[in-house]
Amino acid sequence: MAQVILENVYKSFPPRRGEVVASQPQTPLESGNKNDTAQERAGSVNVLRRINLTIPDGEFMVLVGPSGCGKSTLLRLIAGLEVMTGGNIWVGDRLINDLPPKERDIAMVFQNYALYPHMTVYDNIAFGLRRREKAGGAGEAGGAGGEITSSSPHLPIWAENLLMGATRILPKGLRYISDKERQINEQVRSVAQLLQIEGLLNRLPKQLSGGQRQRVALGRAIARNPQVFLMDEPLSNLDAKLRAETRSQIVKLQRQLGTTTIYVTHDQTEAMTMGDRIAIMSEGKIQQVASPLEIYNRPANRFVAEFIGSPPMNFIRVEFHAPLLITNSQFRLTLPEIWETALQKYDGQTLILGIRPEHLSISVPATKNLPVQVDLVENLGHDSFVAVRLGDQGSQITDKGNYLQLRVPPDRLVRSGEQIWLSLTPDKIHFFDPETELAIFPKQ
Ligand SMILES: Nc1ncnc2c1ncn2[C@@H]1O[C@H](COP(=O)(O)OP(=O)(O)OP(=O)(O)O)[C@@H](O)[C@H]1O
Repeated sequence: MAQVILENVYKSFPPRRGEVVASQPQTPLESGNKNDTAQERAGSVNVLRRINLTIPDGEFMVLVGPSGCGKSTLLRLIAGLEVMTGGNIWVGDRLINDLPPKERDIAMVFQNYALYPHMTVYDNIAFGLRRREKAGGAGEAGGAGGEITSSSPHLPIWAENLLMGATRILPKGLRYISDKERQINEQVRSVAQLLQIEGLLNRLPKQLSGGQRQRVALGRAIARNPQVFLMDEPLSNLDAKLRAETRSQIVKLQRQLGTTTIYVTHDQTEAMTMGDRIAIMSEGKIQQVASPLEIYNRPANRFVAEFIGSPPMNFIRVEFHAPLLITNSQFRLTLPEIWETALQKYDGQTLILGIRPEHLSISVPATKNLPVQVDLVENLGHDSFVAVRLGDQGSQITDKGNYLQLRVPPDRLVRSGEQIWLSLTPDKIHFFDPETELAIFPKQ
């Protein structure tokens, strides 16, 4: 087990042949950094920009962000499957920048399982252990090292065994088992027991369901007892029910094993339910690192506020004239004193008010309530999602055509076309700067 430190990690890819890359804006920090290379200056695609992140020993860290934000690339850099353009990666007290995957003592689990199709479940799990023995006990990037590094063509099991002296040629039907092989056998069986796949050890991957395959892939990583697990969207190929089951199984296993884990997903439910902490990424940068609740309650900026939460947070442009908040419709809200102080320097200016759908409720007509018209009602059984339109047709005060979303209890019946009034739960309101989009209140 070990702490992982990412220090100014930078990655750029050269443009693909025939691809024209628009020059990407750089922050002053980026443009002045000594790690910039000729490649970056030549218009390469900057996929990761100065990532700094410390993952303490034993933590379950989730990297989450929209497609293309660089999550998998970051994981592959840690595994050693891509080369960094700049920066440092530490695992414990080892700087691993230049170590090949098999020497990093990291095991990676992939979305597509990456099992050897011609090997049984037993041999798939034992594979990394046998290779480690063969390599004289050095760490090995497990699932990652074996099948991804092209440097090691795979040998049939009997040849693997022969090479490491595990099996001697004996009269037909008899097999000599070395102490090492016996140890491997114990490890494979204990992992199989942990994952409840003992009954599957003699099957081939094609004889397994998706969920079973993913458990075998996990088993292969766990058996090696690495310092760090990397998991790249391991649940994406599973159906919703199996996904939820496997999700909690992975969390339990991680707690049991205490292995530092970095888990990539674009699914916010996975991020919120699995991570000790979440790092939210966008366009190659980390936007916020915090516990799931902290992220939900105190998003650092508008991107984070919108990315976490379903349906997403609503944003309304408001004028602030202390102590009043005014939208362009007939809505006026008198601010409690605590906000007045926090918003003091924005007096007379426009602000972005953020409110989550679950913090808007249907109320009675009143000037402090927001008049809206119901557009669409989606009943989910446990709640209904209701899309409403702000009454003011003349001006756009939300980015979504003056639409807002709210969640209401299923017994609160509303119909499309109906006029209703909304009240906002005052202590759940967020404010963002309209220029920088950073949170003004509440702050981190
Ligand atoms: N080998 C490569 N050459 C050039 N560009 C690449 C290469 N690998 C990834 N990229 C680009 O880097 C960006 C980040 O890709 P990455 O796979 O890390 O994103 P991601 O956040 O994991 O996305 P997803 O959730 O869709 O898997 C993308 O724009 C992708 O096109």
